[in-house]
Amino acid sequence: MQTVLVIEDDLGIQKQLKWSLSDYELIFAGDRQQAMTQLRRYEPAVVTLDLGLPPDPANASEGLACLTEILSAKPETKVIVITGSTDNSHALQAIALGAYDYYQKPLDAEVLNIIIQRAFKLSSLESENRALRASYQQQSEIIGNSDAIVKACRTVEKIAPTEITTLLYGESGTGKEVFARAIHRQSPRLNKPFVAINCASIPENLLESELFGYEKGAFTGAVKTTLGKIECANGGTLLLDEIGDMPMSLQAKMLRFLQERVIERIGGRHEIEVDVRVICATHRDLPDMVAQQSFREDLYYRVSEIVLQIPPLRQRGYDVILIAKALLHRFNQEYKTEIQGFTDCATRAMLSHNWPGNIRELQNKLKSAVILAESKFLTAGDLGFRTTELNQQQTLRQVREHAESAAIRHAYILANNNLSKTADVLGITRPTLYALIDKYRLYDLRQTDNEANF
Ligand SMILES: Nc1ncnc2c1ncn2[C@@H]1O[C@H](COP(=O)(O)OP(=O)(O)OP(=O)(O)O)[C@@H](O)[C@H]1O
Repeated sequence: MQTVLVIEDDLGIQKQLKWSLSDYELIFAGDRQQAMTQLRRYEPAVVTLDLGLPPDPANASEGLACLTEILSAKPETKVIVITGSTDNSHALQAIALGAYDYYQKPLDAEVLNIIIQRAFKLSSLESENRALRASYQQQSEIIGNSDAIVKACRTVEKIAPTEITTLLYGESGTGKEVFARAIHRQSPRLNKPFVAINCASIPENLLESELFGYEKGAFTGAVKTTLGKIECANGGTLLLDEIGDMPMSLQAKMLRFLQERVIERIGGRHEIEVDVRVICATHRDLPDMVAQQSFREDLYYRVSEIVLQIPPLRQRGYDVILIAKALLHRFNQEYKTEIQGFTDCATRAMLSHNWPGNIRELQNKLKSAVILAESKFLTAGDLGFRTTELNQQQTLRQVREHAESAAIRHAYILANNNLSKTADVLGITRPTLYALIDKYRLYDLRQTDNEANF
């Protein structure tokens, strides 16, 4: 039974309402304070509110104050105000404050029931809408608020509404496909298909038919006409993942499709127009491949109208912990576990790890840790970090070296990948920091130094 909160100080009217609204479970409140208590306790979707409440029953001031308080505590509540007077100025004031509807006494059970029924209908539609929006955000969410990721997300917002062909550059497991989906979802094509094909995982002789499709009888085994991924993406977005692995033999055909937006199925005799937005992704150095003549220069310029660098996880600072927490929540649900978080040592280990496999590596580590963990907080050992330094006696030199290199990585993250600032954070000079980087072979820090890249 749906619950309605009735805010009414007149016991006679309360009784009358009980009879009139017998399809609902009614909760009563006689003044503003009781109303707020009941609202918090029962969280009703619909409230009826008599504007003439004590201590000012002859006027609407207390009723209007109650309305404001309800809507600031639970803005989604549908409040139907009930006025005694024939003057509807108070009712209009209430609507201006956000009341859903108003109703003038004397009571007509039929009319009031219809108003309440409509209020419930709207409330359930709105809550469905909120749930959909939340699940949509959850799916498309690119977790993180490091400078690097915020910058990349801003670029996504700018390019999504355009038709520009985008090239996503990033190491394996950085989330290139996640970014491609985010572009699609934020584009006008969001309700059309998103089709992804990985050019590296399909044998060369099959890739052409996977992409372009084929006519019946085009080759032995072609028993019926089959659409390729490009046609399947018609109206929507096509992600060509690992474009750097596309064989030379196919690159010319791909170029033609990108330039003219027409394709020909294998064995086909006519051109088919397609309306597809193309996003490409790769971890390879395409300009270098162009120089080596293993990737066509004209195709390179065609696919890289805009280039978006997806930062590796080690450059995202504290994001690693945010992503780890989100993944932990997901795996807890998936494996029905109740792990509550990470030990300090595990957090430090995650912050100082180099993450060569990026988010996919983090995912794998967490998944097995969640399944195998013995306690409510995941330890560095659970996450597969070597715990020799924790469990076995080390020499003082080993301990110092490990602590030094972890401290350098940590400071580098705090300093937003800037080596000058890292030196400041550590209280050492820049040349000393360089010497330590060489000593501990932390070469990736030099490559990704913010300052050096300017
Ligand atoms: N910001 C993020 N938050 C949570 N999970 C993420 C995030 N980015 C990526 N992932 C997850 O990490 C995994 C790897 O992402 P994805 O497949 O998009 O990477 P990729 O760069 O395309 O990898 P590859 O180059 O190997 O194809 C996926 O399971 C994805 O859901």
